[in-house]
Amino acid sequence: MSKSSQAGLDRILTLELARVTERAAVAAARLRGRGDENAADQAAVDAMRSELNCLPIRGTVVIGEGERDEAPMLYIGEEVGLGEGPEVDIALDPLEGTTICAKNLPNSLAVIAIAERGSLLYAPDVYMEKIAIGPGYPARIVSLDAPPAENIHNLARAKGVPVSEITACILDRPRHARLIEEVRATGAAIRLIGDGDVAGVIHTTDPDNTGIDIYMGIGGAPEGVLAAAALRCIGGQMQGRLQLNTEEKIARAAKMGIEDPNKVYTMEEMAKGDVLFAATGVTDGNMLQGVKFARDYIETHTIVMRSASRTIREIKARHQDLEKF
Ligand SMILES: O=P(O)(O)OC[C@H]1O[C@](O)(COP(=O)(O)O)[C@@H](O)[C@@H]1O
Repeated sequence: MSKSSQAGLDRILTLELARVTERAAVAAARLRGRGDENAADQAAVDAMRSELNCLPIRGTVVIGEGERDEAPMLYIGEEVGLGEGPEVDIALDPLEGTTICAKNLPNSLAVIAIAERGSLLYAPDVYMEKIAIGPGYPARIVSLDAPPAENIHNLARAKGVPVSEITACILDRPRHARLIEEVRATGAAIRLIGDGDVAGVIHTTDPDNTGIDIYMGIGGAPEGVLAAAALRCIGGQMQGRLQLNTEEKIARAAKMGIEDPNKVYTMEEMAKGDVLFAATGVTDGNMLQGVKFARDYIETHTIVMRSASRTIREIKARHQDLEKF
C-alpha cells in the first residue's frame, strides 16, 4: 500500500504531536523537584493546550484532566485544535506522574494519543485493573481472568526462560499486597514503582532495556487507555477491567456508554483504528531521557508512533529559540 493511500489519519500529524508533548514536558520540567505537584501539572496543562490549539484538527478531549466542573482546561469534552481538519478523539496527560516530577524521580512523561472520532474508550476517571506484555508472544498467553501465577508461568514458557528471569512491574500500593505475594511466590521478581503506570506498561515492550516483562495491577483508567494506545503502535498485548465497585461509578460509566461494568477490554477495544501516540520524558527514565536545560538550549527526548504504519520514531530535539519556551 502506498503511503498516501494508507487509511487513517494524516501521517503528518504524528510528527506534529512531538511539539505538543515537548512543550508540556519542558513546562513541567522547569518545576521538577520543587515538591509542588499542582504547579507542575498546571504548567504542563497550559503548555499542552496552547500547542494543541495550533494543530489542524477538530479534536475532542475524551481522556483529559477531569470533568468540566473540576478541570477548567483540557477537560473531558473540551474541543481543541484549529477547528479544521480531521475529527479526532484525544487522550492526554500533560504530566503523567505528577508526584514523580515533584520529587524528581524517574519516568514522568508528557503524553498524548490521537485517534479517529469514536476510536478511544471513553473511560471514566476510576481505577482499572491492567495486564500488559510486549510484542512477540502468542496471542492470549496472559489474561485478567487467570490467576497471577498462571500468567507468570505462561509468560516464562513463551519467553523460553525460567520463571526466576521474569520481572513484573507493579504499583507500590497496599491494594496490591496479595498480588505481590502471589507473584513473589512464583519466584519472579517485581519492580515496585511509586507512580507512572503508562511508562510501566510501555516498558514491557523492551524488556532487554527496561528489565520489565509484564505489567500487572490496578491503576488509573485514563492511564490505561493511554497505555493501550501506545501498545497498539508498538505491539504487545493488554487487557483492562474498570473497577466499577459502587453504584455511583456504575452510573457514571453508564453515562459514558459503558453497559457491562465487568467487561474485560482488549487493547484494540480501548484504542481502535489508526492511533497516533507521543510521549516526551519530563524526568529521566528507562526509555526516555528527561528535559535537559543547557545554557543556550533545551533538549527534549520524545517517542512518536503510529499504529497504521507501526512506525516508531525517537526525536531528540535541541530547542534554541528559548523565548518560545
Ligand atoms: O495513585 P493511585 O491512586 O494509586 O493511582 C494510580 C495512578 O496514578 C499514577 O501513578 C500517577 O497519576 P498522576 O499523574 O495523575 O499523578 C498513574 O500512573 C496511575 O495510573
